[in-house]
Amino acid sequence: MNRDWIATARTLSEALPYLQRFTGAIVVVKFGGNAMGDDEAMADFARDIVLMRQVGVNPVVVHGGGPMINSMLDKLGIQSKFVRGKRVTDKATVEVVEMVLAGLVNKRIVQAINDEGGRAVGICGKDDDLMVCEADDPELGFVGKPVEMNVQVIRDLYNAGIIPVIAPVGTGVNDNETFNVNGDTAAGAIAGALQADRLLLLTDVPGVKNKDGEVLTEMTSEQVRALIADGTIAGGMIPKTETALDAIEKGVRGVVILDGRAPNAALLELYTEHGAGSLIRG
Ligand SMILES: Nc1ncnc2c1ncn2[C@@H]1O[C@H](COP(=O)(O)OP(=O)(O)O)[C@@H](O)[C@H]1O
Ligand SMILES: CC(=O)N[C@@H](CCC(=O)OP(=O)(O)O)C(=O)O
Repeated sequence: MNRDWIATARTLSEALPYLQRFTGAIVVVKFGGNAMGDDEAMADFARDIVLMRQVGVNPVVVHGGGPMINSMLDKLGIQSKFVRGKRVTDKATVEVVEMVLAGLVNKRIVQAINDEGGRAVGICGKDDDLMVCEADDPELGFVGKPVEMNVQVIRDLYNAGIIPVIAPVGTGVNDNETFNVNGDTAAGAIAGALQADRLLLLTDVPGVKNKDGEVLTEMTSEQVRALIADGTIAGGMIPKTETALDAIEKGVRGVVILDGRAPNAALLELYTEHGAGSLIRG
C-alpha cells in the first residue's frame, strides 16, 4: 500500500485524543492582515476552519486587515501613523477602516469559508451591539477600547452551525459613533467574553521571540510582562501579547501566537502533540 496513505491514516488516528479534547470547545481565531497572503493561503485557512467546525469545534473568526487599510489609505492620499502598534485614526480614516474591514476583508474571508463548504456569516462589532467602545486614548482619535461585550449573537450563530467572521469595528456608548479597534484587542475581548478554550493569534512570525531571536514555545504571563518591559517585544507584538495577558485574566484557558502563513497552522496547534507557536498560560 502507498506509504503516504498509511502515514495519513496514522496522523488521523493519532489526532483522536485531541479531537475528543476539543469537541464542543470554543476556539477564537484571530486572522491578521499580514497572515492572509494570496488566494491559496486564504483557501487553506478557510479549509482549516471548516474542518474544525466539522469535527465539533465552535470556531469564531476575528480578523484584522492593517495592510489592506494601508493600501486603501495610500490610494486615497490619506497619511496614517502608528503609536504603540495602534493606528492614529481621524474621522476620514475611520470611514476607510470601516469600509475595508467590515466590507472587503470581511467578505473575502466569508466567501473563502463558504467556498470550502462551511456556512460563514460576517458581522462587525456594531451588529447587535456586540462590541461597545470608548476612546482608547485621546492621542489616537477614533481608536476604540471595548467596554461592553454582548456576545449572545456569536453563540446564536455557532449554535445554528454558522461560523461567525467578525471585523474589529466597534460602536460607541453615544449614538452614531464608530471605533477602529485593533484586531488583536477585539479578538481578546471576544474570547474573554465567551470564556473561550483557546485564542489563536495568527500572524507573520513563528511565535514570540526572545532577545536571541529564538521562538519561546511556552510562556507564563510574568515572562511576557518582562519581555514587554525590556523592549524585546515591540511594535505590533505589543498589542498582541497584551491581548494574551488580558484574555487569560478574563478566563481564556490558553492563548497561542503562531504563524498563519505556515500550512495548516491552526490544525497543527490543536490536533498534534507538537503544537505550534508560543503558548501563553496563566
Ligand atoms: N519579540 C518579538 N517576537 C516576535 N515578533 C515581534 C517581536 N517584537 C516585535 N515583533 C514584530 O511583531 C510583528 C507582528 O505584529 P503585526 O505586524 O501587528 O502582526 P499582524 O498584522 O499579524 O497582527 C512581527 O512581524 C514582528 O516584526
Ligand atoms: C487601532 C488599530 O490599529 N486598528 C487596526 C485594525 C486592523 C488590524 O488590527 O489589522 P492587523 O491585525 O492586520 O494588524 C488598524 O487600523 O490597522
